[in-house]
Amino acid sequence: MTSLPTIATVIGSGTMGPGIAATLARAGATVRLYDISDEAIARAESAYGIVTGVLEAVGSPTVPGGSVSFGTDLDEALAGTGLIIEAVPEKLELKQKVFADIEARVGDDVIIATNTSGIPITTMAESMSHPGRLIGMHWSNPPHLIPMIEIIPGQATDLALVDKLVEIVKAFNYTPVVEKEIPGFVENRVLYAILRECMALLEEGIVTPEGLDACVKWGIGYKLSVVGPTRLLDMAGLDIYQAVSSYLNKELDVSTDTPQFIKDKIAAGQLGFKSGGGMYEYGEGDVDAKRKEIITGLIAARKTLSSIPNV
Ligand SMILES: NC(=O)c1ccc[n+]([C@@H]2O[C@H](COP(=O)([O-])OP(=O)(O)OC[C@H]3O[C@@H](n4cnc5c(N)ncnc54)[C@H](O)[C@@H]3O)[C@@H](O)[C@H]2O)c1
Ligand SMILES: Cc1ncc(CO)c(C(=O)O)c1O
Repeated sequence: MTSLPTIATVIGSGTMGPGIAATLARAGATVRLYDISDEAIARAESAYGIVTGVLEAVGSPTVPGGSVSFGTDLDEALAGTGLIIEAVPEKLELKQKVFADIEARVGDDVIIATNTSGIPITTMAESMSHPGRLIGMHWSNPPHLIPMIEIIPGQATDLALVDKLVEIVKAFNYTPVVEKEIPGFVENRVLYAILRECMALLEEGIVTPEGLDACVKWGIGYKLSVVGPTRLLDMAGLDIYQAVSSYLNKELDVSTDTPQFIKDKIAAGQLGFKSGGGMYEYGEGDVDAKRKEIITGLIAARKTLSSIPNV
């Protein structure tokens, strides 16, 4: 008997929503993908075949009977739902408004999971009539490929939800990681510590973007994709870590703001893939080609990593 609710609702059909919906549908759930934007829903509907093709390519197990419906009617999206996953923009007030709209339409027992990247669950729950029902469920992009989800209870979260969500995540063969609440949670704190040092190295001209990507991808990403950081310490030797950290930690970047050169790029409209240029420049067709290369690489890596022992 699966722990996955028969009906699930995903609120927000942007970068994350469609992949979340497809992953749940593949596990047999009837999923309603909802957005306020007709264009967002249309984009998700037209791209659905690509997303399901990726799930097929990584050999994601299929439970028959799953489906995704697409719509802009909230009442329809919430009817009979057992699990709601919120994936609207990272704005506290917007999320709280969405939770209020949801709470007015569903029973007190329906789980509301937020895909926030790091806004404290406790803070978001303060405006809710039933704060115990809100829990953090942080997927990583692309959600239909990265098979790890952070589960973060807030101070008001009904702790029975933690075990329930762990079983739901396992029901679609993802790895749940239960964490204490801290701004940014675990994944983004580690990622943003890495990105902070990377940006400082670029800003100081220590390395080129291409050199940085090659160094981090092969020197760190490749190794950490097989050996996690705590196991790595055993592999390297805690004495080595002590010797190096004793002089290196005080040298690491401790900036508390976004680097100026990044702010300058944003001010110039250079946002990355979404604007045709950011850290790199992209010509006609380059972004689609790069997106395809990234997905192809993630599929190949996922299949290989799934086939080796968890060290
Ligand atoms: N993009 C990522 O890499 C990533 C990864 C993990 C988590 N997240 C988090 O997931 C959430 C969504 O991120 P995203 O990148 O998918 O955002 P996005 O901006 O790509 O998509 C958000 C979608 O929500 C819709 N929306 C806005 N207001 C709404 C409302 N009131 N009701 C329903 N839909 C509404 C928008 O129309 C849009 O389609 C954020 O909290 C973000 O921090 C993002
Ligand atoms: C740069 C960056 N920031 C946040 C997130 C997730 O919350 C991601 C990701 O999931 O990849 C990211 O790349």
